[in-house]
Amino acid sequence: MMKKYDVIVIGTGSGNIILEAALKKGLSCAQIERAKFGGTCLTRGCIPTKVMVTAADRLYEIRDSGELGIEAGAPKVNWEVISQRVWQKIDESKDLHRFYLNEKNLDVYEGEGYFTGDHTLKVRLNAGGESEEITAPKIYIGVGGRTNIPEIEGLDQVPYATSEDYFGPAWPDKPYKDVIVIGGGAIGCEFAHIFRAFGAKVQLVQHNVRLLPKSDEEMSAAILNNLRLDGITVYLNKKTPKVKPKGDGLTLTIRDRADDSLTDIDADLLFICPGIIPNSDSLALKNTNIETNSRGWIPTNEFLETSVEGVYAFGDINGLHQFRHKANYEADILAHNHFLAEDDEDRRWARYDLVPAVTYTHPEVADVGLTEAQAIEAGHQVRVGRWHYYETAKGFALGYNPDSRAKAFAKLIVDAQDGTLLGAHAIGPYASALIQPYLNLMNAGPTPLEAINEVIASPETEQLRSAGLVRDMDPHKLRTVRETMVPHPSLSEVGIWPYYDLEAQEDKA
Ligand SMILES: Cc1cc2nc3c(=O)[nH]c(=O)nc-3n(C[C@H](O)[C@H](O)[C@H](O)COP(=O)(O)OP(=O)(O)OC[C@H]3O[C@@H](n4cnc5c(N)ncnc54)[C@H](O)[C@@H]3O)c2cc1C
Ligand SMILES: NC(=O)c1ccc[n+]([C@@H]2O[C@H](COP(=O)([O-])OP(=O)(O)OC[C@H]3O[C@@H](n4cnc5c(N)ncnc54)[C@H](O)[C@@H]3O)[C@@H](O)[C@H]2O)c1
Repeated sequence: MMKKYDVIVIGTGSGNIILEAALKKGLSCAQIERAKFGGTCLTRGCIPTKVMVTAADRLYEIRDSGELGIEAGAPKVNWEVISQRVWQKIDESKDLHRFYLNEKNLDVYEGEGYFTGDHTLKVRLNAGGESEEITAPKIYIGVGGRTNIPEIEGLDQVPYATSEDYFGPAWPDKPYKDVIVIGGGAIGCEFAHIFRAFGAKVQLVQHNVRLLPKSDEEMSAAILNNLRLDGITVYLNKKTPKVKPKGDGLTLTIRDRADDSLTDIDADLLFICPGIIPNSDSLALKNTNIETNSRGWIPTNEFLETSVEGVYAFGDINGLHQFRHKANYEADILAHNHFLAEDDEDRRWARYDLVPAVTYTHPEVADVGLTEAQAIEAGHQVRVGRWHYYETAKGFALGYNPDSRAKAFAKLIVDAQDGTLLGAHAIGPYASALIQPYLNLMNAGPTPLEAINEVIASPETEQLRSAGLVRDMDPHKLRTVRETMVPHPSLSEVGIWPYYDLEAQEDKA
């Protein structure tokens, strides 16, 4: 027996946006989730980390408030309150789960979905056994990724944690005291900040020659300076070949990638965040014609199509810019095109040249558009403008002055010939809010449809590609604001999200 639906959504992260649009249209839907409802962002990613980063930032603001004339004394960490606030957010997952169980037209499958054919799936149920076979003309894959545990000799003999088990079974009953963070990307830098602010000795080991290698080089140099100022020891350009137990803790051997020299460093625990791998291995894609690339990500085109017609992939699993706002943007495009758009002219397509990235360290690092090096590599003659926080009255008010050791500035990259904005970058308090106006501006204007992954194209997409479509992203229209990504979870959301209220008012009218 085969159960038929209009829509199947695998994964309850950004997939919920698609599901809700389909349900609103009265379609029959199946939802598949093997773990906590809400996906990575709510249950083990953006949200719990930002609850902690904000507390860590506040601690530093209090520590530094003497410079502003406020004597606050030494701040103390109340781990019980922090834990309660972190888990209050994670546990919203339970409300989400209940909400979906009560939805009409929706069957919730709790377990691991896998394909038995191009449009057929079964679910290995968490409660035991397997579901019947299910099918739908439209299947949406939003299964995300997980920590890529590196091969380090002896790792299985020492205490280590990942973000998944930290916000799970390994949640500590008090802050860490002594930790080595492996990986200097967004997760590594944010957790290093959190652990350090809450009192730990923190050593951060990064494989690359810089922290946040996808950021503008000046931002990487500035965050390195700022993390070191806060007392974090950072090792760059290092391999991590082996680790061994030492008492209750461990000794990690790091190898310099330039001169092969070896150094041993000790800690209580390793915190591992060297990037993520795709969850596509759970989907039995060998039973389908859905292609993956050499690393297991599922490539998609500008309409989020996969190599099988009627099967779409979005969010982390397509391997492009792994951020919640990018996943939401893609899910929004699918929801719009499949359940709201009235004709081809009204279709949206994905572009990836304006994906903002914000790392919520102390202070934030924010990037959008080309870095200076990328702009030069792309053949632009560039002009670069910089402005330091200390050069503004508010920057001074926040405590910055020309002698400040902490770096805080904004940087704009423009084409020297025609003044086109190419990139905007900032490091400093609320840096995410500083880049948002540039994001909106760069997102405005006529946007031609550009083919992404040319080989992936249903007949419908081929027809759309040949139509020479252009979207007019008028800088004066709310639609342009609506279709611009906003870094998640940044303060800019407060300014941009009133469009949800406007939409709700339109719905009611
Ligand atoms: C520590 C951390 C901090 C982060 N901070 C930020 C941040 O500040 N800002 C930001 O923009 N991004 C951040 N991210 C990244 C962000 O969380 C992801 O980009 C985003 O959640 C991806 O959403 P998604 O819908 O693609 O996948 P997910 O939210 O990962 O959802 C996928 C879901 O699919 C489920 N699943 C997987 N396989 C199967 C299967 N076979 N059957 C059924 N279910 C399955 C999983 O259980 C999961 O719930 C952070 C990530 C981490 C780890
Ligand atoms: N604020 C945010 O938006 C935010 C926060 C956290 C995570 N995320 C997303 O989650 C995903 C995962 O984050 P991430 O920081 O783990 O990945 P990442 O790929 O951004 O960074 C991982 C870093 O680890 C280094 N590395 C790899 N192997 C190593 C090893 N063996 N030893 C030492 N260093 C090693 C790499 O050089 C790389 O710079 C990213 O795609 C990121 O965009 C976003």
